[in-house]
Amino acid sequence: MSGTAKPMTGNDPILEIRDVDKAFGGVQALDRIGFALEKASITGLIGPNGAGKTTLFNVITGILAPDAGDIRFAGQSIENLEVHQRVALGIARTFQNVELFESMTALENILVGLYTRTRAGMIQSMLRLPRTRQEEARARDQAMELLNFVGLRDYAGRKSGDLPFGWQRMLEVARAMAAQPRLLLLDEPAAGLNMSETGHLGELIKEIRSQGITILLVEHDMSLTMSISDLIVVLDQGRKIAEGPPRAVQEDEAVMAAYLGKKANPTND
Ligand SMILES: Nc1ncnc2c1ncn2[C@@H]1O[C@H](COP(=O)(O)OP(=O)(O)OP(=O)(O)O)[C@@H](O)[C@H]1O
Repeated sequence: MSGTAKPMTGNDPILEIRDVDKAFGGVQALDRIGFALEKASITGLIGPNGAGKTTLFNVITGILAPDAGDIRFAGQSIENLEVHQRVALGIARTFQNVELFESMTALENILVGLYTRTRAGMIQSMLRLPRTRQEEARARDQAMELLNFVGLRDYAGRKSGDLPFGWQRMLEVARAMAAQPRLLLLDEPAAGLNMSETGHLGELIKEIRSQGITILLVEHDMSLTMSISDLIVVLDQGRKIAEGPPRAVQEDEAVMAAYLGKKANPTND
């Protein structure tokens, strides 16, 4: 597990993706992908449909094992760790299709999130085993703070399934934050949001960065992605075709060609 730390200039990376390969039958979904995420930064991971973005998320979170390569988190390889062990280290995510406990209230969803860092805590929270009143009160306070952070304080008692879709997305972000992540993976968080909700989401993501949390964002809304990201990584057909600051990537010919080929331009939206 120790390995040799790569000497870095500037901020140490929290996540290093090294030469990762993943194939599904004859499809090379990831082809020697490598890049690093600096601490407290926002990286936008973009690319046309089928580029490999979701596959990379699944490799980072441990849902899929790569065929080759390594993922290092805070300086150590996480290759052999299970999903829940990666969560315990501080890797949290949201899902493309919101995955909340619909019959639970907004508050209860956050309370579950607060205990996902330990397996025992997760099971305990699911079974609602009694804990001390003090602990219960502290957890509720923390959960309310998180609801407040995403603007849902007044809806704590509402069933999450009854909330408008845009609010469910915010609730999912709050639940992921409840796990106190060091790295937050956001999978198309703006999908289904209107313009004002998207604006609110962008502010929220920047606020999360200012708390020292690193963000990897997969998002089809290019104006959001380009306006909040420090770094953009572009995948196309499993290969990394560009990496750099938003403006440089928007002007990159290979990127434009990849998007034009798919009838969507990264400078549009
Ligand atoms: N479980 C799987 N079995 C077979 N092929 C898969 C599987 N998952 C992904 N693929 C293929 O791998 C490639 C990359 O898919 P992936 O979902 O990672 O792309 P993406 O960039 O997330 O696309 P989108 O923007 O459409 O979500 C595609 O060709 C896809 O069809």
